[in-house]
Amino acid sequence: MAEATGETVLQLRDVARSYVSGDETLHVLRDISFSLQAGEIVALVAPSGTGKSTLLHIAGLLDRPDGGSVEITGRESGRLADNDRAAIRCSEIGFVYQFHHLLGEFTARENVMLPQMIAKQSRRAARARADYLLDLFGLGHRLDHLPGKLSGGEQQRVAIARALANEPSLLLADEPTGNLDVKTAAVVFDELLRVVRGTGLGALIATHNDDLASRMDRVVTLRDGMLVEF
Ligand SMILES: Nc1ncnc2c1ncn2[C@@H]1O[C@H](COP(=O)(O)OP(=O)(O)OP(=O)(O)O)[C@@H](O)[C@H]1O
Repeated sequence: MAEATGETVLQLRDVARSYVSGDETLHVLRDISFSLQAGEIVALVAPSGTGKSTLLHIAGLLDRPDGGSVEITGRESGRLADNDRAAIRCSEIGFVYQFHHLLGEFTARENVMLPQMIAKQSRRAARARADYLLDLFGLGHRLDHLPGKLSGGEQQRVAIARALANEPSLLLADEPTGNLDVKTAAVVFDELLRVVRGTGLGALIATHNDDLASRMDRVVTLRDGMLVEF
């Protein structure tokens, strides 16, 4: 995991992405350059449909840009094969979505253990880290609960803990509290910021909520396919 030493955890250079449907080409991202350091938490605030999810998917190596480059902790990803990109995703990147996407037949603890098992951690180490992370989010008494038995806020806390399971250098979050009521969203968001600040990783968090955005270190927005400081 990157320490809070100013190491660049995400570097986008001249990233472009368009979608073709029928005769039309939609140039969503035209020329995105962006640098995120370890220990830095950046809000991505932009109107619906301007390309936030597209950008996060490219930064998270879930999608490839049409042009430009994506570096994760100094490693250029463009020429890597899919399995190498998947390995970087597994070890260096945590992703949180608006919806928790937890596996319903596994307990909270098992959901947080899963990425670690995929990363070939021992069962014992994975279990210890899952318990540690869930405890950080005040869920020490919910370890054996299935997601369906948890509240919306608790489910999202488990999803955040899962994203941090493999000690990533980079956290990407797409409206991580967007599905929660305003009060719960504020509480879960505070916990997210507290835990992320404690780890020293770099985070890029898309939100529609200006109040939540103002608690981060920097705010950037998308305008005409470009990323600009707010
Ligand atoms: N697979 C696709 N094929 C065609 N068009 C797409 C595709 N994915 C996204 N788009 C279009 O690209 C634009 C940007 O979409 P994206 O989901 O990145 O926006 P967003 O800023 O995350 O929106 P929201 O805040 O509503 O989630 C939208 O106009 C969308 O319709």
